[in-house]
Amino acid sequence: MRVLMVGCGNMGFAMLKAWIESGCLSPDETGVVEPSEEGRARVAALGASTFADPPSPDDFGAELIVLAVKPQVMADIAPAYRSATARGAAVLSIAAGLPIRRYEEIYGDQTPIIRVMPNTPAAIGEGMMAYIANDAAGGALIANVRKLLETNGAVAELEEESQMDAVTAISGSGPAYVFHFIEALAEAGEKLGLSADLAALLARQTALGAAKLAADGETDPAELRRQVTSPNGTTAAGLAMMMTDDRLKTMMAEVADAARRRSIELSS
Ligand SMILES: NC(=O)c1ccc[n+]([C@@H]2O[C@H](COP(=O)([O-])OP(=O)(O)OC[C@H]3O[C@@H](n4cnc5c(N)ncnc54)[C@H](OP(=O)(O)O)[C@@H]3O)[C@@H](O)[C@H]2O)c1
Ligand code: PRO
Repeated sequence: MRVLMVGCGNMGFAMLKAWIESGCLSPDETGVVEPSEEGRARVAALGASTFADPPSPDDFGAELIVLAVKPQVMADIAPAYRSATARGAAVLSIAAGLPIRRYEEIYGDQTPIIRVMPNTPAAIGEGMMAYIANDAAGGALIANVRKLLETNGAVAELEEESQMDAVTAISGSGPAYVFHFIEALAEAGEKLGLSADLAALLARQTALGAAKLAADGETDPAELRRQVTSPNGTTAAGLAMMMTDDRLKTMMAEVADAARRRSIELSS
């Protein structure tokens, strides 16, 4: 499948890197449209073709256009790829907020369109990729796109597009919440007198180990938490600060709701 990625910043590059490095996508079949010279250079290092401006369908012959620009500029950028979709290319969008009908307004509802919400651990094959397709997207296309997404991590098909705002709030934005938790744990360590380096190491490794223990889903995170918590011990003292009056749960519900509301705003 000849793939043309439009915009290759933080998220697009994270996905593309795994597609090419896994061998799932040949660099010969891959093109990237990216205005930034630095952005083009790192794509060229993967062996893919790069363009500062949209190539004509005759020049590249894309079968899949991956739209990976910011939602706020999508309406200005996406129409340049109408000639490619008119010649049969499908569209995969990673943009937050924008619903499939927006792309159908640009390309027509006979164009196969898949919307995916990725996250940045996609770069190392540990992402969460949740997608939904329009009626024009056939089984063969979806299977090929799933093969690419599987190189990025776990893949889930949504039941309906209305789930996408909540998915964006949880797994799309989620890595940032976890990174901030790591920052906060390290800063707390410094406040207790540890050096910055040691506190950062303790916080990073603890997050990694805990995530790996929770990753297979076999043991409930609540049970894993109980296994750390000796009666009347240190963890119980710490957790009381998080759990009394559902302090952390209340905050996380507010965090997720703010992100979901922003996703909805971006759609209009
Ligand atoms: N970052 C995430 O964790 C994440 C997660 C899920 C979904 N998303 C979605 O992914 C999309 C990209 O986000 P991002 O964080 O990767 O943003 P980003 O790092 O800013 O990447 C967007 C890229 O598009 C380039 N661009 C601008 N105008 C262009 C044009 N006319 N043609 C081609 N490329 C153009 C930008 O170049 P310049 O910088 O030179 O303008 C930039 O390199 C967004 O829609 C976002 O909602 C992001
Ligand atoms: N990054 C994008 C944003 O912050 C979408 C989910 C993660 O809007």
